[in-house]
Amino acid sequence: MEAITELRLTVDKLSKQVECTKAELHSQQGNISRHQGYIQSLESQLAVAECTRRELHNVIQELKGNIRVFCRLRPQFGSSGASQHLQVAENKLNLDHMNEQYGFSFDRVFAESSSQEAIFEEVRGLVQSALDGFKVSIFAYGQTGSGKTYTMQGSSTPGALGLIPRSIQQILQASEAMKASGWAWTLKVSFLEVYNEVLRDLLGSEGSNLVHVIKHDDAWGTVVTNLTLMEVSHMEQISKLMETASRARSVGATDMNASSSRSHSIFALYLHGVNREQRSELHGALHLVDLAGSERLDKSGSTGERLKETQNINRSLSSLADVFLAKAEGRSHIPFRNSKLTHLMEPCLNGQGKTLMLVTISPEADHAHETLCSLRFASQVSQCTTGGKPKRHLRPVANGNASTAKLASSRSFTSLRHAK
Ligand SMILES: Nc1ncnc2c1ncn2[C@@H]1O[C@H](COP(=O)(O)OP(=O)(O)OP(=O)(O)O)[C@@H](O)[C@H]1O
Repeated sequence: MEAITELRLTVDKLSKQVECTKAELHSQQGNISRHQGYIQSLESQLAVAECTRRELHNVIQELKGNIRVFCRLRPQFGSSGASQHLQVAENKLNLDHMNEQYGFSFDRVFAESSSQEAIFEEVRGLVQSALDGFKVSIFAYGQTGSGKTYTMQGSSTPGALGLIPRSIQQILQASEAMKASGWAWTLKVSFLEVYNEVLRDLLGSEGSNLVHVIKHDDAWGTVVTNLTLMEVSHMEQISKLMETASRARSVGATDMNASSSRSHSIFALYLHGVNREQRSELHGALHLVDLAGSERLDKSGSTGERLKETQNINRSLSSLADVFLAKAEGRSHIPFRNSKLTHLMEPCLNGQGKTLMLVTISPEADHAHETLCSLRFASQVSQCTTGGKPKRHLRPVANGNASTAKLASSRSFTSLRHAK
């Protein structure tokens, strides 16, 4: 009997302990969910703060009139290891080359692991400002094979879309959303290349030998005569258009990269918005420029036609560098007319537009010298100002009628079905 009573007491004691532990567990679970809620709220505060930081940084840059510079390091082919001679920390990059150490800092430095989405997140605001009536340009500069085309165009693999399709997607969505406040948009696209100092329409009919002349225009910035313009309203049109352009793009082989792009390609999106209720009209433009590879003559192994191409590429890239140098030194004459590339991009670089230079670099140690040249160029660009405050092209609409500022003189395609 005594033993049973003792056992009962033990059971009671253990039951109480179980109850206590249950209560403790319940209270700890409550604490965990409170902490999880707290973490979530901290994470969303962090996201808002990051957004504000980005916006404020952009405002500061705009007030200073600076050209923004980002640097992106390509991953190593067939290796997951980090490169030994390049170290990325925050927005700084250190390069070891021939026993010397070189340090650079830019507005953003993207390490090998950075995704296409992360890059786009940083340029989203800039792209949006084309819808606010600004002339925006984004240049990709770097050695052959360093990732310019990947960054700009990317591929259709999930997550690998580049800046061009992501920008269009954002603009199409935002312009659709603006309909609710009375804005009606017309979006037109052109795609051209500068090859051996000659302009070529990448969306034009095959074999066309129309001559293209660069003209500057108050509403649009740059207008090129006889250029095909495609009106776009949905994403499927963009992929067709990119296919047409990539077929037409001049691609040659050099010793450095078997499918090296030997021309500068300029994808332009012209945005025309009219709001009859507000009696106003906007003209914005977005230029996404994939520059030809910046390799040196001696390393590219070029002869004959290839040598001529490389010389022309080097000439136009050095004209671009001269423009930035003249700006950095605050000279009154800026040599925009020394190459087709700088002539075309003048309205974006003359102080009224917003510019971003995206410098891509290769991680391989045997490209360290080219990497150093690219980083020096990027550093020079980051020190120069565009020389003015970006100008928004917003106009009142007289009697509710939009202006008829013309983009191209004769060939204006309104549907992709016309493209060949
Ligand atoms: N960030 C990246 N992640 C994964 N692959 C990349 C990345 N950057 C570049 N690549 C790959 O590296 C190769 C070379 O890149 P890409 O063609 O973009 O170089 P490029 O600088 O445009 O060269 P070129 O001057 O010859 O046009 C491609 O196969 C591309 O898919």
